[in-house]
Amino acid sequence: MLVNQEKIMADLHSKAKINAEEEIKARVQFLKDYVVKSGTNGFVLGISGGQDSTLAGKLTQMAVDELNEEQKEKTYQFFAMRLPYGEQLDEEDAQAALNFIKPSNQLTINIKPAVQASIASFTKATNEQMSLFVQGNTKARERMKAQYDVGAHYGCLVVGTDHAAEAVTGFFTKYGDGACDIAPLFGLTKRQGKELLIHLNAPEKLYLKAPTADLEDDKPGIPDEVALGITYDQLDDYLEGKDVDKTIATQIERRYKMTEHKRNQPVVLSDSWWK
Ligand SMILES: Nc1ncnc2c1ncn2[C@@H]1O[C@H](COP(=O)(O)OP(=O)(O)OC[C@H]2O[C@@H]([n+]3cccc(C(=O)O)c3)[C@H](O)[C@@H]2O)[C@@H](O)[C@H]1O
Ligand SMILES: Nc1ncnc2c1ncn2[C@@H]1O[C@H](COP(=O)(O)OP(=O)(O)OP(=O)(O)O)[C@@H](O)[C@H]1O
Ligand SMILES: [Mg+2]
Repeated sequence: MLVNQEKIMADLHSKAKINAEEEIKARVQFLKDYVVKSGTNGFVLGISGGQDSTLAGKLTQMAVDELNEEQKEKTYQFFAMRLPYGEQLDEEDAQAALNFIKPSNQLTINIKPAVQASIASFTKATNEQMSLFVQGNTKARERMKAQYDVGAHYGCLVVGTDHAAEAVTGFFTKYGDGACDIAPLFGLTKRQGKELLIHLNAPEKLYLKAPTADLEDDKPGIPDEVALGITYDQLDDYLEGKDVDKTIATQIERRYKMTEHKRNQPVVLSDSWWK
């Protein structure tokens, strides 16, 4: 598979420039149209206190509020979920995000007991220790499971926070935070997401803080940029069609190719994207 900046931009639907107001309107309308068409009752999303879930959560609540104002046949709901692993270091930010979003419903599930039970079962079965890296992905998959439990119970769709700057490097857990029913941020770069939050008057600290997956026990709050070895500015420049250093472009394209399987359905006999 040959890739270059133009092809990646086309695959991920990233744009050189956006109009924040138009993007917000279109993405809220998309959430409204899809939930109505699906016949479901609303949405579920984990709110971490980071930039992406603050933005996706706000757009989701805006969609629910508009639908409930426009029609009275049913009341659509948004279940904003806190999913800490024990105690969360930046819990204050998560509360600030909830305060900004003002979701119609809030639920908390501490994922630590379930994650620890999984790790203990793994060790019992294999006699091996699960690495802290794999444990991190287990946390993300446990969060996915908790959101699908709530979604299935209340007849709601699970919202995802994937966007172009995350998709391009495959920096998400396959079937963890990568799993969802609807992804309203698709196509945006990280700085464009920031632009939308500024337009929505979000608290500054929620979009100025360093993005983190915060999954590995031995690296609490490690910035994504350190884990990746590429900055969001570099990823965003590439995705917005700007000139980037050749070494960086090659690095991005290598990661893009390596993680192609994460942006596709499970590979089947008739597929050719992997050849
Ligand atoms: N070529 C291939 N074709 C089909 N499937 C392939 C494959 N290679 C691996 N796989 C499968 O994929 C699995 C590996 O994928 P995966 O489990 O995702 O694991 P992996 O990609 O190794 O790790 C996930 C990365 O995303 C980061 N992350 C996760 C969650 C959230 C965030 C965030 O920014 O918030 C970041 C995390 O820190 C880590 O660096 C393998 O175990 C295997 O099952
Ligand atoms: N502690 C948590 N509580 C609830 N949801 C979480 C938690 N950690 C991660 N998630 C979910 O997993 C998604 C992926 O995490 P990710 O770190 O990419 O996004 P973020 O934390 O919202 O933003 P940022 O990239 O700026 O840190 C989040 O958007 C959120 O839906
Ligand atoms: Mg985060």
